[in-house]
Amino acid sequence: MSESKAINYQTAKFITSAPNIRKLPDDTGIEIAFAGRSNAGKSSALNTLTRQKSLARTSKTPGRTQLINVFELDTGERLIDLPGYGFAKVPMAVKEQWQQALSEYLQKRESLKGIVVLMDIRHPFKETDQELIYWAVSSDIPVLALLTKADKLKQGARKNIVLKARQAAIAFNGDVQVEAFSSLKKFGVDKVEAKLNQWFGYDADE
Ligand SMILES: Nc1nc2c(ncn2[C@@H]2O[C@H](COP(=O)(O)OP(=O)(O)OP(=O)(O)O)[C@@H](O)[C@H]2O)c(=O)[nH]1
Ligand SMILES: [Mg+2]
Repeated sequence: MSESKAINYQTAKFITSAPNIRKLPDDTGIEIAFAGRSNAGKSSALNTLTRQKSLARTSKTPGRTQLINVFELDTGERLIDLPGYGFAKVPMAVKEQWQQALSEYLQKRESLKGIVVLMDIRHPFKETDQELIYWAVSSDIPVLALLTKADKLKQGARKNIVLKARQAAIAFNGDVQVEAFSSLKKFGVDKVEAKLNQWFGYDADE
């Protein structure tokens, strides 16, 4: 039987912006990272999940911020906003630095218990998305793949893409769940909460 413990995402507070993993808070407890291409809708998803309008700021210059943003819930769990990738204007040296930081983060961060990979529903599983998911799977980190901006498609097309994406996800040969998501229309939020609750170790209601 589940205890009546509850997690309240509305209590998320900004803690710090870290330039590298050495500047992150102590590697204790549990954290979940949000990752995805620049403009995929990471900040919007975090704001939707936490019911806060501007907890995570929408970047005016996509791809420029290479900081790891850390948010903390009142119960101590952390939500991590990883830098967006795939922005064409980022110099190769910065890309390599980011990939280095990301793989280091995925491999070394003991408290990382799950990663939410956000991809625009109209073009999911781009190369870097796939690399990220492979890294996660090979590090035994479960993945929630969110197909964002799902409001951009009609229901039929959306269902088709979700089915196809679920088929494609089998190839990763790991714990990869695919869901449609929209910050605008607020759908998929229940799926995100359920998954995060599970990763954070809170029992779902029976
Ligand atoms: N239609 C629609 N637009 C969305 C949705 N989510 C985000 N957007 C829009 O997509 C753009 C990018 O959203 P952000 O949340 O800033 O994306 P991001 O992934 O944080 O981008 P970076 O910080 O640059 O990596 C903004 O103009 C949002 O308004 C959604 O669910 N539906
Ligand atoms: Mg953002």
